[in-house]
Amino acid sequence: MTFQFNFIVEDHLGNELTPIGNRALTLDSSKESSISESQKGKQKEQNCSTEQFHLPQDHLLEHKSMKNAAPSQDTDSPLSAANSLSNLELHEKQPCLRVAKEHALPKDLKKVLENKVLETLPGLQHVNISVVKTMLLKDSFPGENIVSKSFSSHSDLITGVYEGGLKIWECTFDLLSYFTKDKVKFAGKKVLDLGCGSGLLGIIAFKRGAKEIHFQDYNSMVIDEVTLPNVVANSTLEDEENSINEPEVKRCRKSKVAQELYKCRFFSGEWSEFCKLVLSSDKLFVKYDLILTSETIYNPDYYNTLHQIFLRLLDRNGRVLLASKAHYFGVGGGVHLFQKFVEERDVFETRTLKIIDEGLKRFLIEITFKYPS
Ligand SMILES: C[S@@+](CC[C@H](N)C(=O)[O-])C[C@H]1O[C@@H](n2cnc3c(N)ncnc32)[C@H](O)[C@@H]1O
Repeated sequence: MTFQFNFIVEDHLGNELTPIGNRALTLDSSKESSISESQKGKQKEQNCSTEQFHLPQDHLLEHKSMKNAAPSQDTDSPLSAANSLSNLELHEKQPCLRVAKEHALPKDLKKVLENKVLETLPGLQHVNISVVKTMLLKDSFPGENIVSKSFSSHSDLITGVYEGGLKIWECTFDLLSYFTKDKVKFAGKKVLDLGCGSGLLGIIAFKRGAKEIHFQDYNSMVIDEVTLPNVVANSTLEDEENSINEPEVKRCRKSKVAQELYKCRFFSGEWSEFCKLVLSSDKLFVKYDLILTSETIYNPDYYNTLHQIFLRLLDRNGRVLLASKAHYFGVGGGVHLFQKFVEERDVFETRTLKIIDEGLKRFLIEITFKYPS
């Protein structure tokens, strides 16, 4: 089977991106890398290297002020040195910086599900993504043209443009089934579904009584057209609603649903920008008890930022549940490389929870602080 991952970093993405160059590569699963020499040369020229990527001075200052805005539990811990040093390293090798933003819940929740076709999984509903894509192609969604770009490049990943959120990836199902079998506790927890795409992991946390759930995806369009509708679809108690005729009871129930939904917050944007946003938007940012993340370690260029997210946003007694394929052919990332990366930094420890050895080998990994408080 041939996997093709085209990496195309576009240099004209409007004001949402810091320009960084352009790269394209096509790879085959039978080879680690099939980039031709000429492509390599071109890539070298066009890649977003540390030298090419000039950070404005105030960018670094922003990180400093962010630290002031959110005094965290680690200020006097052995990690603080790593933390402050990493401020300066946050964007090293970062392919691009899509500005982060928070997406407000629309007032009219019904509108979120307009033109959507719902499908059912055990205990869950989600929008049919093909229908979403077709609608978006027809309507030429303003801003992010990711559906047509993904079609024309025959790829589910376009580095720095589209990171794959318009699809439910296999490892999401592995984590979902782990949640059922191993009874992960969500009640009262603050949860982040990092790189959420469909948001099914966070939705389970929501349904199981998490105190607060944040959903993050690279692409704004994924949040608006897939994640948000999925959360709304899973929050209305359709059967009960239809069986109630009294308008007053219906109104009460609706406002209860809306109240529940305010436990959910939605963010789009590149990880370091997201990190900056959440830390600065909540003066007393409370760290996450649980970070759920599926199929987000395919690109080694993102490892530093991902590690930073865990370091800055995870509670010292919290844990990350990460699901991943063993190896992402062509892109180069995978479980062992990521575990090695994490272990070398000596802040977290990783534990393999489960290995799924059917088809492409997959792993469920738990990441916790080496020295919890
Ligand atoms: C392959 S998709 C997986 C989607 C979903 N978790 C699933 O399993 O179905 C990877 C996700 O990680 C997020 N992502 C990857 N790299 C990112 C980056 N550098 N900054 C922000 N988000 C990123 C994207 O939002 C994307 O939805």
